Amino acid sequence: MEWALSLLLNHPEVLEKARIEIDEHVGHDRLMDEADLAHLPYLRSILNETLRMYPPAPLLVPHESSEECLVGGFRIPRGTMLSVNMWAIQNDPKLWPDPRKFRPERFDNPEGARDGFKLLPFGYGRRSCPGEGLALKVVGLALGSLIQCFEWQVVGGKMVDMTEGTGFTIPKARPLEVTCRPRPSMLRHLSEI
Ligand code: HEM
Repeated sequence: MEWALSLLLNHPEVLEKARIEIDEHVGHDRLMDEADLAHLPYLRSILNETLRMYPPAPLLVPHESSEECLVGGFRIPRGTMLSVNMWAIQNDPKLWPDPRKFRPERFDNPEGARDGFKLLPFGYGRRSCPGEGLALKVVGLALGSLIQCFEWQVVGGKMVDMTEGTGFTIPKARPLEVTCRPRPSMLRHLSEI
């Protein structure tokens, strides 16, 4: 959420496009709900692009080979601890043009399952994340509602500092500081919550 909001603040044209999509589909007469997510493809592309650039588990979780096997031509003995560098795959310039540029439009026409198996922030296979569906709904609904209901501004009008901190889950080096103001058109609904 923090990375997504930071990226949107540094790319006001993307934030505006997401707001227009929500306004056109949901309008101002109600708050968005879970059922709207299926009709908000641009919001989903923003989530995909954020999870591509800043995967919360950049090395997935360690796996162990239960049998000897070959991976990409390398012999892996039984019992080897394996880590998948998903950050490197999702930011590989051979797979993604200008990988450090925030461009949700790259997901306009996904290449089938998992975008050609280049986008795997939840891992893949039998030990992939069982919370994927829940996470995408919760984050989509939370981010979409924040866009629908509030106007966002960076404190001091500066660009958000996107430096990555250290740690297993790519935290931000400096926490995001923003001011938000309710959109006048949504005030009535917000006061009823
Ligand atoms: C944006 C949110 C989330 C991300 C990016 C994420 C990502 C991941 C990743 C990368 C793995 C390891 C997959 C692998 O190594 O192949 C994993 C495992 C797991 N996740 Fe998530 N996750 C998220 C949210 C959740 C939620 C909401 C739940 C539970 C409600 C959850 C429960 C689990 C569990 C139980 C595992 C271990 C599965 C196993 O080892 O069989 N995750 N997650």
